[in-house]
Amino acid sequence: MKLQLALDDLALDDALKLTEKVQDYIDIIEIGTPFVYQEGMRAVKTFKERFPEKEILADMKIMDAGYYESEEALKVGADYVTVLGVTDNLTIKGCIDAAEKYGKEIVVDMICAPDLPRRIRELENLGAHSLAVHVGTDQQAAGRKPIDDLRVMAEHCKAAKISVAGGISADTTPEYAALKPEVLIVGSGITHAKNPVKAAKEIKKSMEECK
Ligand SMILES: O=C([C@H](O)CO)[C@H](O)[C@H](O)COP(=O)(O)O
Repeated sequence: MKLQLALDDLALDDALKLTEKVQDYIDIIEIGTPFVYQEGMRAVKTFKERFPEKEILADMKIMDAGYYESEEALKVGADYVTVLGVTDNLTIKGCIDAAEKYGKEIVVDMICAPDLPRRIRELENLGAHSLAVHVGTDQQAAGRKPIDDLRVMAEHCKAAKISVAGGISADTTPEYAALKPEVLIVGSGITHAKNPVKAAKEIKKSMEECK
């Protein structure tokens, strides 16, 4: 199980400093969507150069122009690019084709996707590498959590890797890790923690206890 650190609302220098501190516990560094808006592909390139031994995910949340947009991140060093599960299969196929040209992978973000079992089947048939259960920031504010959708994903997903995101913290990691997703994604649970290093260390420890 890998730990993905989502960097969403930090400036580039602060994000680099934070990542330096927690890097021992992190497997994948996510250049979050707000970070992509702020810094563009410069952030992806900078993090790949500074942390060449880590995998980098560009959280582009692509909705159209799948091949073209995913290639923007792949050509500057992204190992994973996200596309939205609610978009057209043509867009998702374009992302998959671009990723495979670079020997990399696509993560399909299932945020707001209706009928998860049906969409999981379709996306696996398309060849999606990973499917991400995701309760977004606005939904979290309304009290939603990703645990039930993770159970549905674990039951129906046969070939793709599973990631999960949505307000996960050191306190809640054990219940998510128990369902054994391939990737646990944590943003504010580390970046907004009083002590980010302690939070990252605790999260990684809980994940290792669930192996
Ligand atoms: O994808 C995300 C969100 O839509 C903002 O772009 C976050 O990176 C993801 O939800 C993880 O962050 P937390 O929910 O704060 O753990």
